[in-house]
Amino acid sequence: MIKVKVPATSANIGPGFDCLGVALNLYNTFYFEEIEKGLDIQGCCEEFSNENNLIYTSMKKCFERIGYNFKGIRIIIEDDIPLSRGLGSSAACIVGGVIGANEIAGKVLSKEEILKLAVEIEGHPDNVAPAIFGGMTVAIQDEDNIHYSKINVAKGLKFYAMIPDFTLSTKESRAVLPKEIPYKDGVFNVGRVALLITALTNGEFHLLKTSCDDKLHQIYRGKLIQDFDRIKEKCEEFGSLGMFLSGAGPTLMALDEDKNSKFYDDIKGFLKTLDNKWEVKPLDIDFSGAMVL
Ligand SMILES: Nc1ncnc2c1ncn2[C@@H]1O[C@H](COP(=O)(O)OP(=O)(O)O)[C@@H](O)[C@H]1O
Ligand SMILES: N[C@@H](CCOP(=O)(O)O)C(=O)O
Repeated sequence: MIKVKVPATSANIGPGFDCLGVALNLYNTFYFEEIEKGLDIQGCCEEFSNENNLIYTSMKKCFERIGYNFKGIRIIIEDDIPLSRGLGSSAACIVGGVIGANEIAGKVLSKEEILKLAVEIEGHPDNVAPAIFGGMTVAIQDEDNIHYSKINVAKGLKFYAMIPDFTLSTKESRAVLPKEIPYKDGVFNVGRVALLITALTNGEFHLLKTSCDDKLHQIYRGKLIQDFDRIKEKCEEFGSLGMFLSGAGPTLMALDEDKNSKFYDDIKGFLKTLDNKWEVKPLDIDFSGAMVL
């Protein structure tokens, strides 16, 4: 059986809407096998145990691209990435499916071709690039190509994913975004995304709070997430370096220095007082990206 492990990803990182993302050490593992006929999916809920399963539809697109006629497919899923929480579960399924199919077909596609196909399926490159390559990445698409670059994040940063018990699909969360934004909001974000990247690479972590600010999506999406503002305030009060909406939400991501464990205890205690259940997961950057094991 072919085993593929794909990391979770946190996209946007504040102002980098649809272009910044980071791979984190939380994983989905997929096992693939070509069988005589049909589709056999194991390890996932009934809702996705059918021909519309995103892992399977992504495999089919890959087989189509390569021109490989498969007989049947078995997929076994071990998923630790929570679904529809803004931690890139869909990107992990797409990347896993495309890589799995490419392995079955004889490793025809290069990593760049895998990236291109996975972005075509996902619709934006910010989760897909770090899911494939690991680390933190900038990724953009023009008409024909995906251009990406890795950001060398200075050591010592910890990610705290605050994950609620409710879901918010990316589709729903994109639907509340405006069609147009004021010019000054564009300028606001350009400066912050540039500052964010230099602050991260230079280890100037005191600049993260300001550079995580954004006017393209968080102000619209924050309203969909109960207690968004209160949690943001508390993260600041407890001394986090910065906070942003992870992907399309509803997970919120706080940044802190990895030597400061007090933030974790403080925010965990506060989240317990809220109406919804929130789990806090301390995470680190995954530097490897998707792996065939
Ligand atoms: N383990 C899984 N098995 C099958 N499909 C999955 C799995 N995880 C995620 N998906 C697919 O990804 C979708 C969630 O994607 P999305 O709303 O973009 O949220 P996320 O922020 O988690 O990527 C699900 O509706 C489902 O189609
Ligand atoms: N740039 C996208 C990122 C979606 O990430 P996900 O992890 O929520 O799927 C967006 O903001 O819509």
